[in-house]
Amino acid sequence: MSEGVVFSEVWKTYERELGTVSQPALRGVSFSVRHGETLGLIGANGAGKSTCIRLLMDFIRPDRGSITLDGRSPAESALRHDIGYLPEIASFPSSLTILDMLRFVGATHRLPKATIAEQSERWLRTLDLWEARKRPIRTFSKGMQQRASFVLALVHDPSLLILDEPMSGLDPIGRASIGNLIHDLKGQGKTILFCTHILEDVDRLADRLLILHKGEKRFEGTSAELAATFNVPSIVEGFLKAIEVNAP
Ligand SMILES: Nc1ncnc2c1ncn2[C@@H]1O[C@H](COP(=O)(O)OP(=O)(O)OP(=O)(O)O)[C@@H](O)[C@H]1O
Repeated sequence: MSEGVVFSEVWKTYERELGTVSQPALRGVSFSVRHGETLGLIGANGAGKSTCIRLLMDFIRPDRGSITLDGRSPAESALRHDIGYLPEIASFPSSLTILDMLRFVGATHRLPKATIAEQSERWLRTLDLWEARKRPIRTFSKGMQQRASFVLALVHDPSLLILDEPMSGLDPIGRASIGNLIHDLKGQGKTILFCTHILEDVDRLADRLLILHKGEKRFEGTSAELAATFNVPSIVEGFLKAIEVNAP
């Protein structure tokens, strides 16, 4: 089987809005996420991180280049059942409980009712939401909502997880809890692509990192390779050097 996620020379420009000139959001970006690997995608605001995720989820299509998941196009609907997606901003229908949502999401993945019940209990207990399972999600704190989003992304036991800013807006306890979860999911052999602005999280959780800047790939490799490439002691300094190199 070919390797997990492969971006090959991907270009994407969003449609121009009236009176504006669109710059490409991605300029010939190539990278891969191998099976069982965790790749941390980092870059300043507007670097193109969410664009990569939207392309992988087939919310948008590339102008040029190719994207494959195990050799298949993201447009293949059957792939949905093998992907767990955590959006940057979760939005839940206001009156529903997490159990309602799990039944709905489980049904869209065509899981048998018994599997939905079993997987829901497993993940709600793991993420400390079991006691809150019958409360409307709108009454959840930000940290609880983020954990609820994770439960929804995991209920169908996907092998690939695509996580858009999984720690954003969380307090240190919430960050630690999600960090431990990602660490455990890595241990279970999941393939994980996550984007973040929190460089310590990448250092701790990612096997390799990808640095984007203004739609260009500036670095792909391990944090040790980043340090060696730029002759710096930390990922923060490496990141800053990487986005300076060839800067216009
Ligand atoms: N729907 C859109 N229409 C027009 N331009 C867009 C759209 N979405 C993103 N862009 C532009 O594409 C570029 C890349 O944006 P993208 O959201 O991928 O960056 P990002 O790295 O995820 O940024 P952030 O860290 O701020 O979320 C930016 O210049 C942005 O303004």
